[in-house]
Amino acid sequence: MTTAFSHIAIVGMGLIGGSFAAALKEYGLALSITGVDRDEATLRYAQQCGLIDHGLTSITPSLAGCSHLFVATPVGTFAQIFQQVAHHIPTVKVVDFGSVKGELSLELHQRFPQLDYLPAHPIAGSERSGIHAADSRLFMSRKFILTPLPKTSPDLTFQMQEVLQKISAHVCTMDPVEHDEIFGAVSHLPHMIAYALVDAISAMEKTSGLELSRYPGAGFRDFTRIASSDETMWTDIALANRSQLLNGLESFQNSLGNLRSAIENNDSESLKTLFRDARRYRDAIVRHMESTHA
Ligand SMILES: NC(=O)c1ccc[n+]([C@@H]2O[C@H](COP(=O)([O-])OP(=O)(O)OC[C@H]3O[C@@H](n4cnc5c(N)ncnc54)[C@H](O)[C@@H]3O)[C@@H](O)[C@H]2O)c1
Ligand SMILES: O=C(O)C(=O)C[C@]1(C(=O)O)C=C[C@@H](O)C=C1
Repeated sequence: MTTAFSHIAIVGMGLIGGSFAAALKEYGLALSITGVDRDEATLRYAQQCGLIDHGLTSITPSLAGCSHLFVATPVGTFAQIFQQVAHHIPTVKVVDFGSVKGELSLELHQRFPQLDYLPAHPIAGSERSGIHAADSRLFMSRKFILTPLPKTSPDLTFQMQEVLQKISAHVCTMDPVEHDEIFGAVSHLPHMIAYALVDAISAMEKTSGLELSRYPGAGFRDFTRIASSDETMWTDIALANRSQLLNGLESFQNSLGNLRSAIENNDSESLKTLFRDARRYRDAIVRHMESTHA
């Protein structure tokens, strides 16, 4: 079995699709890459930079020579894309890079049983989007989750593991439902809170008449960086991982309620305990991330 790809296609040549193409090119892991994107300027730029060899604005039978197709569009587009793949190129192996797995990937697996399909999720990215943000080193030392399904061929999982290791990603395998519980808490919830915080400050600026937006320092910038992320991507994630996010929001509301009561009651002991415990938990997480270069 060979571990490098011959002819592959990537649907969605933005931050993630473009970075994957760039990594495959840099490490010499694909003979030819066809980029599929609805945006012609994106395809032109990707071809000029040498990230892809061919560009297409839709999935057509001309992709029949591809062994693998990687899906890196917002998760709300997956059902339609899988339908086109199943119709035009049913023998291609499909890997998606969406931020939600769980119910979404199980539904795709059931709806399109003819496809050899592996759900995957790079825990790497940024608030930037589009092909101009693509970076061949994006996945280096980052976790890359694989959630194989009952009919995913062991060969496909094995081949992805090998390729991801070659681009220096740290591969972890887990159950797709567990994936959504975990990333609903540690990735999707923080994004919702960052958006909500900025929305609250914007509303406070309007009602107070104070120019709040002129005065933030590094604390605001650090906390809210992820609120500059793409709205289509995050709308799709919020709805595709709805039940886990609703659990997370409830838990966050409880913590906020505890904080609020402590402030209302001038309860310095409770405040100090909450801040100290949160600081210790956060510091331990960051120490672990730094020790694994994640
Ligand atoms: N941005 C991150 O930090 C991050 C990290 C891990 C996974 N992901 C996941 O990766 C996927 C892509 O995210 P991104 O940040 O690269 O987005 P992006 O906005 O940078 O790129 C998406 C690309 O897909 C194209 N596109 C959109 N709909 C299409 C369609 N129906 N057909 C063809 N092309 C289409 C767009 O033109 C764009 O070029 C999403 O599913 C996201 O959840 C993102
Ligand atoms: O670094 C960022 O800006 C990110 O939001 C990346 C991040 C995350 O860590 O939450 C966001 C969504 C992805 O699915 C994976 C990674």
